This record gives sequence, structure tokens and C-alpha cells, in this order.
Amino acid sequence: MAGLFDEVTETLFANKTVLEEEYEPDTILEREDEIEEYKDALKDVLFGRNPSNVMLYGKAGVGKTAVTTYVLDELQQATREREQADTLYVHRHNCNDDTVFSAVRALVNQLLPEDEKQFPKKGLSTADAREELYAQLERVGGTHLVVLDEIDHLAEADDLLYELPRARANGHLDAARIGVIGISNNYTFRNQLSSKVKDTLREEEISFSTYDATELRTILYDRAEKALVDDGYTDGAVGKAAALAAQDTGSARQAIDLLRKGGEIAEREDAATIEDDHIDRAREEVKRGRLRDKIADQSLHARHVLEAVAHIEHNGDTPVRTKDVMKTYQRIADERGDDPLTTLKSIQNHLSDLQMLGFLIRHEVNKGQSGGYYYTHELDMEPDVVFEACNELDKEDAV
Ligand SMILES: Nc1ncnc2c1ncn2[C@@H]1O[C@H](COP(=O)(O)OP(=O)(O)OP(=O)(O)O)[C@@H](O)[C@H]1O
Repeated sequence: MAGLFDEVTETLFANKTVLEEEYEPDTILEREDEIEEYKDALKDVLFGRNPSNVMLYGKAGVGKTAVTTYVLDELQQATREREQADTLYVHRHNCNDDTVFSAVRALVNQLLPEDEKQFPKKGLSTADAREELYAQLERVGGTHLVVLDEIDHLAEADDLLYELPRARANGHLDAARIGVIGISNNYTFRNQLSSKVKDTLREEEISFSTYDATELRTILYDRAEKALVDDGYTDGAVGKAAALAAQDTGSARQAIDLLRKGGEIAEREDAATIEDDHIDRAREEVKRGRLRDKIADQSLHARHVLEAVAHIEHNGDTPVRTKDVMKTYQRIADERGDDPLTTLKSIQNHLSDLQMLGFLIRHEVNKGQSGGYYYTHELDMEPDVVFEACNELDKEDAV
């Protein structure tokens, strides 16, 4: 008997991993200046001296992580080849909603020998954790670069950024050297630090701008060549993904995602080549997905109000007045078995929230001296997206 998967063959992707998030590119393109600055900041490591601290700034997907991985791999390689250099250890930690205690604890755990028990989660102070960190660094010796991703999410980052760079000067470290590399999407992070910290940190700042369409095209061609079969994509498709991502975020991640999703759509349709139309549809799918997530974040009644406006829009009756939205809303809430809100004011509040979130457009209608004014509303997206999202959410709620 034929197996369910027998007919599944890959047609367009030669190596799809190259378009996945986990892929680490061995060529970094369009970041020569940033790499040069990075190299300068860390070159002292090659001579067994203290590394500078480095702060990288830039929006999501602009290559901060990829460049860091590349530069540190190269540095590690170079330290192995140079006699003057100490052994280099790299420790990475994501600070997302972290405390200094848990960040230091994570570093300690990375340093502890495998057979040793992990540092306790509770019962000890940040000072205890820091002391253990210094003890472990001394035990291991060498140069240590601590990469703190999303450092702006670290509560009381001041504390850590004051202590670590001074560890040698304060006599906590002798055999080991330490440098901090902070990564942040938030350009104002530095302003949040106290002047005392800024003074000790004396970091090299490297800022990553967003990519323009030409830069994204270069990055995408390189990926497409490795990831897709020969003749599996058109210049138009690569150009489209680059242009859309450049217009929207300037992120290489977004551009790569668009190419991968475009490839999936083309493959679903048995197309032999990814065309620009597949990229357009990939973008549409992503947009819908994002809107669906945004709708899912709304409260139950806000969703019903939104669905009411979507129905009215679908019937061609928008812009619509608040009182008419209320009637449709109440019918929807009844149908779903949810007690409807009964005051016009509560519907008005939801409509105004939904407008601020970008779901709706609101118009003010002025009736002149006698009539006063009122608001009308219309949907700022396709009604189908709302129906799809609400349907899915209703199903989830029913489980
Ligand atoms: N210059 C580049 N050359 C090749 N690939 C790149 C380049 N810049 C980014 N990329 C790729 O784009 C994706 C996103 O890049 P990366 O993770 O480095 O961004 P980031 O700035 O660290 O983003 P975030 O702040 O969201 O972590 C990765 O797949 C990365 O390999």
C-alpha cells in the first residue's frame, strides 16, 4: 500500500535550513564597517590585555547577533593561534526580564565543572552569586567575554555593569580578565545608566542601522543560492522580498522569512520557480497572522465589537454609528452565550480602544449648530481576517 508521505518530494529547496532562524551564516555581508569597529574594540584580547566593553545597538533583525557570532568565532580562532593571547571563553546570556541575580547565576552555571551542582536558585544573595562568579572565573583563568543580549531588559543593569568591568581593579580577579558585550534594541539604554556606570564601562558603541533594499538584496541572493535549487527563484522574487522588507522594517530576518514563506507557497502550488507574486502572498499571510495575534490579545467583548463592525463592513454599511454597532454587537454576544454589555458608553470605549490600536477608523460627523456631532466607524482591514481570527478563537475558547 502506498504510504501517506510517498509523494512528498522537495522541489524548490536544496537546503532549507539556510533560510531558518537557527542558521549561522559563514559570510556576513554589508556590515564591513561594523565588523571593523568590533575588531578594533576586541583586538587587545590577542595580546593578553583587557578587552574593551562593547555595546551594540540596532533594531530587530539587523545582524547584531550574526555579526557577534562571526566576530567572536574569528577571535577565538585567532587567540588559539597567537602565543600572547590567553584562552578565550565566550558566555552568552539573554536578559529578557531577568534580574542581576539570575543573570550572574546563569553565568556561574556555565562556568561550573559538569559534575558540580548548579548554583542554588534561592537562599543566596546577588553578592554571593557574584562572589561565586569571580571564584569560577579565577579557577578557569583566561579571558572571558560575557555577551548579554537584550541587556535593556535586565532589571538593575547598573549593578552588574558597575561591578563586572571593575572586578580586576577591585582585586576580585587576577588570573582572569573579563569584558562585557551588551546588545540592545533600545537606543536610549545608555541614558538610563548612572554616570558612575558610564564612567567605569567606557564602552565602545557600535550601532547597526536598518538595511536598505540593495543591502537586503545582496544578503538574500547569497541565501537563495545556498538554499534553493538552480532556477528555483526569479530576480523579481528576490527583489520583491528585499523591497518589502526594506519598506517595512529594514530587517534581514523579515526578508529571509518572506523568501522562505514564498518558497513554501510556490511549493504548495507545484510551481517550479518562486515568483514575485509568491512573495506578495507570503507577505499577506504574515500580515494576516500578525493581525490574528493582535485580535487574540483583545478581551472577549472587544472582539465581539470588532466582529460587529466587520459584519457591518462586509454588508457594505460602513461608516456606521455607535448605536448601530451596539445592535449587531449584542446579537453576536447573545449568539455566543456571553452576557452583552448594555451601555452605549461601554461600546464607545471599546470602539475608541480599537481605533487607537489601528483596527478601526473613526470619523467625526458634525451636524452643524443644531445637530451637535457624533462618531462613525469603519474597519481598517479586511473583514475576512477578523472573521477568521474570531472563528479560530471561538473554537479555542470552546475547548
Ligand atoms: N549582514 C548579514 N549577512 C548575512 N545574514 C544576515 C546579516 N544580517 C542579518 N542576517 C541574518 O538575518 C537574521 C537576523 O539577524 P540577527 O539575528 O543577527 O539580528 P539581530 O540584530 O540580532 O536581531 P534581534 O535584535 O531580533 O536579535 C539571521 O538569520 C541572520 O543570520
